Amino acid sequence: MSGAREPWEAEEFIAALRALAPRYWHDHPFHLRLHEGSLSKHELRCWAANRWYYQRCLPQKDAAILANCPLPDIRRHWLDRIVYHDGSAPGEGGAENWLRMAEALGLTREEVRDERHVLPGVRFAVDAYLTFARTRPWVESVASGLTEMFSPGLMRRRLADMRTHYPWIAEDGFAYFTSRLTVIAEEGKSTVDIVVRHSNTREQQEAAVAALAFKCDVLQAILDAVDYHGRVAG
Ligand SMILES: O=C(O)c1cc(C(=O)O)c2c(n1)C(=O)C(=O)c1cc(C(=O)O)[nH]c1-2
Repeated sequence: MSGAREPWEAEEFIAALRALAPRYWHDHPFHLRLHEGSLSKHELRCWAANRWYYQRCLPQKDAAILANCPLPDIRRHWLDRIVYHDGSAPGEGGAENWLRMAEALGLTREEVRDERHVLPGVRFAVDAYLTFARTRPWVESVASGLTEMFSPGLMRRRLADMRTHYPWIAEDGFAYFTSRLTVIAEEGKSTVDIVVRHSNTREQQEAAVAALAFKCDVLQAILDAVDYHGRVAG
């Protein structure tokens, strides 16, 4: 009676991916505190310094996807992500904009770059994401990035709420989010297309859903560590 299970239709598959939205980090207690304006400067700095570790590992994660992908079309397309974060020259790109956010919060570049504030839980979570991308089939790693499907609304709200509740943050500090918002909607859509096109069996489709669930856990774990630290350190 056993036999291969039918793959989902594209719409069912996309619905299974979207059904993970409640596991996204939009309503993590730390994000709620960030949005309502109740974080101290110390907590905001801790958030920025720790998220730096995530930001700086993203190009390595994307490079791992490139390294594992045998398809030139995908590689050509994916390469843009590395350039987006690293910039095409020093002083440009997403990582640079994140450093500007950290500076606007009162950190020095040096203390962000040397990772002295990175908490063990954040390091473990981000390293797990990197290891996932290095060791799993490339399409699963692409699927793990689909958390971005859930992020534009959150990012828009974050920008508005931070401008309102933390008016001392200079506008230059928000460059990361303003520039990210212009690319993210398009990126999310083309990433779904890639995952749908290249997950052909039911097993591959389920592995893609599991990859996205894993990534939601990575993001939750990052904020758990930052939130806990803020609460115990005051
Ligand atoms: O601010 C956010 O809430 C948020 C979330 C995510 C995400 O959902 O993984 C990313 C980003 N920002 C982001 O800026 C970014 O460059 C990014 C890349 C990726 C990824 O997994 O490849 N996620 C995210």
